[in-house]
Amino acid sequence: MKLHALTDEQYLSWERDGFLVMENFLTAEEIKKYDDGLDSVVKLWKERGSYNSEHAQLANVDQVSAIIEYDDLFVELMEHPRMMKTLRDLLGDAFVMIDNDGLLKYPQQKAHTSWHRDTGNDLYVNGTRIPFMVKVFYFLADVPYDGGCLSFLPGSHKMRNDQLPKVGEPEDMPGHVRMNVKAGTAVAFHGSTYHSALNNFSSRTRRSVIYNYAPMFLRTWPGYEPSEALQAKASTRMRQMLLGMLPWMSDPKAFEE
Ligand SMILES: O=C(O)CCC(=O)C(=O)O
Ligand SMILES: [Fe+2]
Repeated sequence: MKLHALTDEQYLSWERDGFLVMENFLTAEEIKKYDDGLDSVVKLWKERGSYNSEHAQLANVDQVSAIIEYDDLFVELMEHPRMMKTLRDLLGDAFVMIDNDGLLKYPQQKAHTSWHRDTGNDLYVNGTRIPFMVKVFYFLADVPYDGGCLSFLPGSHKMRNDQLPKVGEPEDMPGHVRMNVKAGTAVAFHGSTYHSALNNFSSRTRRSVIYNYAPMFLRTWPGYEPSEALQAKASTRMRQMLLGMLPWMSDPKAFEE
């Protein structure tokens, strides 16, 4: 298989674990730009009444659903060139963005999810299993070990629903791996990977921006459909593809601009 961004080792660890941690993915300049942008967007979101899609209600966090509608900075991050090549390795030549959020998890807040997989659906194309979706987290500040980490059960994307352990507190999951990562780290995970947010016992706010990508025949989640204004401004094939505006099953040209 020809890889466009990942090393063989990264691809094998993705296959084995169902998630991939990419340290130093963003430069210091990018971290600052997007982190400042996140603060401005959250302020604007509050001024507009903290509206969220009814399909996007997480407890114990500030969740700006459809963050790309608030600031073009987050449209730009949606199509980060190296991440697009990475997703090409994970999803193939054509994919769409199906949801996107800014997420602030404040100190001393309970976990905002329990253990779950985002989808129980398996998808096969030409006999090969491909992810139903790949979710990407960008962490814009360091996340301490007890700072409400996104956590995974490695290899769980290959487990049946009835094999997935149930626990009381999210920290009790045997064998879980925490994303206590440095600012600038990007994490991608398979839609079937068992994951949870943990409790934030620390004094730090977890600051993340999330994009969910899926094969092009999936539709954008309700509440995340790109506005007409955003579509009208989408002049590149990459952006049109991500916003679900292109009919093609495969468009390698989108990666050439
Ligand atoms: O924010 C987290 O740590 C987990 C949220 C989650 O379950 C998700 O984005 O699918
Ligand atoms: Fe989830």
